[in-house]
This record gives sequence, C-alpha cells and structure tokens, in this order.
Amino acid sequence: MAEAAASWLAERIRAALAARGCCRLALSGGRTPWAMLARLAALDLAWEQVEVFQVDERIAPYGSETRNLTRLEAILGRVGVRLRAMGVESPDLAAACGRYARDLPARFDVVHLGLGADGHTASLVPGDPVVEECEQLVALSGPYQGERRMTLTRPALARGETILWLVSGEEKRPALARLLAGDQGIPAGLVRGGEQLVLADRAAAGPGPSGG
Ligand SMILES: O=C1O[C@H](COP(=O)(O)O)[C@@H](O)[C@H](O)[C@H]1O
Repeated sequence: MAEAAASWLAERIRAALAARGCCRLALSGGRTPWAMLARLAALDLAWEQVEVFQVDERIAPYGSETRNLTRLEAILGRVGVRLRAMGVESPDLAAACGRYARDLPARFDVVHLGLGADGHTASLVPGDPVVEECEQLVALSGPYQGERRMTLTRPALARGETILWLVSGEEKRPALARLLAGDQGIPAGLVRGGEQLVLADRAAAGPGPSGG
C-alpha cells in the first residue's frame, strides 16, 4: 500500500509541477503515512517547488514524539520541501489557527487523510464540536488521546482537488466500510472534496471475493 500510494502521489506531484510549476499538499500524521512518505522522499522530484501543509497537529512542544511535524521533518525535511508547520507552540492558539488559515492555498493538489478505528479523520473527532465547524478553516479540538489538537476543518479539507485516503490495519475495517458507504455518522464520512481515492491494506480491506 505504501509503495502504491507513493507512486500515485509522485505522479500527482509531477503533473502539478508540469502544469503550474508548483504543488501543494496537505499531509496527515498518525502512524500510517510514514512508510509512504519515506518511499516518496527517495524519489527524484523538484521538491523545492512542493509546499506541504499539515492536516492536523498535537498541541505539544517542538520536537515532541507525538507531534506529526516531528516525523514530517525527519522524512521530508532533508529533501527540501517547503514545510508549513501549524503554530501549536503559540501562547494564543486561536490566533495561530487564524494565521494558518490565512496562509492556506485556495486549492490543494492532494489532501492526504487517515482513518481512525472510531471514524475520526484529521483531528475531527467523533462528538467534538469541531466536526460541525464550517466557518473557520483551522480550529482546535480535543483533548483526544491525551492531547489537544489543531486541525484543518471540513471546508479546508474540501479544498483538495483529490483526497487520498490511506487506511491500514484490521481494527479499521468497520470504519472503512462506513467510509466507503458514505456514512455521515462518522467524521470521515462528512469529508467532501474532488476525486476521492481510498487505498487500504489487506488487513483493513478484509478478504476479497475469493476469501484470499
Ligand atoms: O490522530 C490521528 O489519526 C489519524 C489516523 O491515523 P492512522 O495512523 O491510524 O492512519 C491521522 O490521519 C491524523 O493525522 C492523526 O493526527
């Protein structure tokens, strides 16, 4: 899955660079995307023309192991992308949300999203008011799994020309089925955007028609 996702993303990046000379991505964190991003970073691309925004982030100090930025920097920092970090170290987090929102592009070439077993995506957490946020492009949520979060909201995610879902692990199987059914009872089912591509590993997708 990581290999397929990296190849697909590389093609999208090349196409955007050929068409407009720049490419804008919004990337998620968590655990799933790092294998894809490590493969992507090994490819020969005009990285200096690629701008990467964060889909979400933990409110935690710079360098924290739980921060998505820590992994993004470790993998993509060395290839020279323009990495736009969410300002979660700011003493005024509401103002930091506003600043990040102002800097967002009108369109992303690709918004990459993960899926939690509970149906969360980005830091749009089930039951949190942030799920219904339709005015602000960037907002705070949580505490969730021990930390407050900063996240792109649904209207910001909808700026994706393409939404790339990357889903890994057996525990995601029920949530994946709900996402594919367009179930609006989970935050992931509320995401809109252009084309949506779902890449899932065998554990998440379950047995195929032949049972294999
Ligand atoms: O908390 C988070 O979880 C989701 C899902 O992560 P995954 O590793 O289970 O795919 C992720 O997309 C989000 O960015 C992250 O902050």
